[in-house]
Amino acid sequence: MSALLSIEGLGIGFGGLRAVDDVSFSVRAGEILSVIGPNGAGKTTLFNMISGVYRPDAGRVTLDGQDVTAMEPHLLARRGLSRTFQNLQIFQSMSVLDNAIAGYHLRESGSVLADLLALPASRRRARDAEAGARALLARVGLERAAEREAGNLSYGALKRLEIARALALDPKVLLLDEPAAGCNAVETEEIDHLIAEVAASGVAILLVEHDMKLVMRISNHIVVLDHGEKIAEGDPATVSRNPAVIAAYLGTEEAPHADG
Ligand SMILES: Nc1ncnc2c1ncn2[C@@H]1O[C@H](COP(=O)(O)OP(=O)(O)OP(=O)(O)O)[C@@H](O)[C@H]1O
Repeated sequence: MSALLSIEGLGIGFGGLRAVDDVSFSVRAGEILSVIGPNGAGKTTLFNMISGVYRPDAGRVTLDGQDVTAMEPHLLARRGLSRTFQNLQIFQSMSVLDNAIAGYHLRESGSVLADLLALPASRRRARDAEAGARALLARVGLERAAEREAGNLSYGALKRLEIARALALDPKVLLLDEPAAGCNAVETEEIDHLIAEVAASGVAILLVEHDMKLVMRISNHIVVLDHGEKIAEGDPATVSRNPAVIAAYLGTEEAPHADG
């Protein structure tokens, strides 16, 4: 199957520093590709370029065959690229359901006036969004928490809510920035199952994650960055044996081990 997301020669500099330099890889439908690397390697910067937050000064991003380099995040979202953030973007004082519904509004271009006047089309949209949001909450295991205030959820549940909201855009490609950060072992396993289920539904997943056990367990392919450059890529077993990868992680506590 052809790639849903390709990046070719992507790079960006901040002052004199090449935060990301000449990085290329591609992700196919149903594949889970993880980007790993020590602190400061350029993972978040890479995500920010792919999702349109930063404008790369070199290279190209192709989504489903179309050049989307430096396209604005909301336009990218409408074309099928959705993301979550390292820091939760949940509205804590809103209900879980309303947070999920908010995901639907990102993909719509309906008229604010029509919504204010509660015209039939906007009433129908609101009903569809609620039905879709409830289905998504069921998918991430939060259907029974729909009416609760989001701020009262456990951390792991909030992370799943954030994934639900990203899924409201019905993405072809989903970027997950540290989806298990701050989660305990049980919560991480729930996230693990959810990511695998989303991939199995045909979404291409790009993951940045420090939890090496999670990365080694669920990734089909791993790209390793160090000082902004791609130093290795391959399946988890191959990458974890690569001397350049071992050297990059030397002195850190999170070196990748294929056996978890
Ligand atoms: N907006 C910015 N302005 C200047 N320098 C930046 C900016 N964003 C990132 N950098 C620098 O680019 C390099 C890569 O940072 P980045 O946050 O992408 O790494 P990372 O791999 O995501 O790290 P971590 O694992 O700690 O999250 C770092 O040296 C960082 O200080």
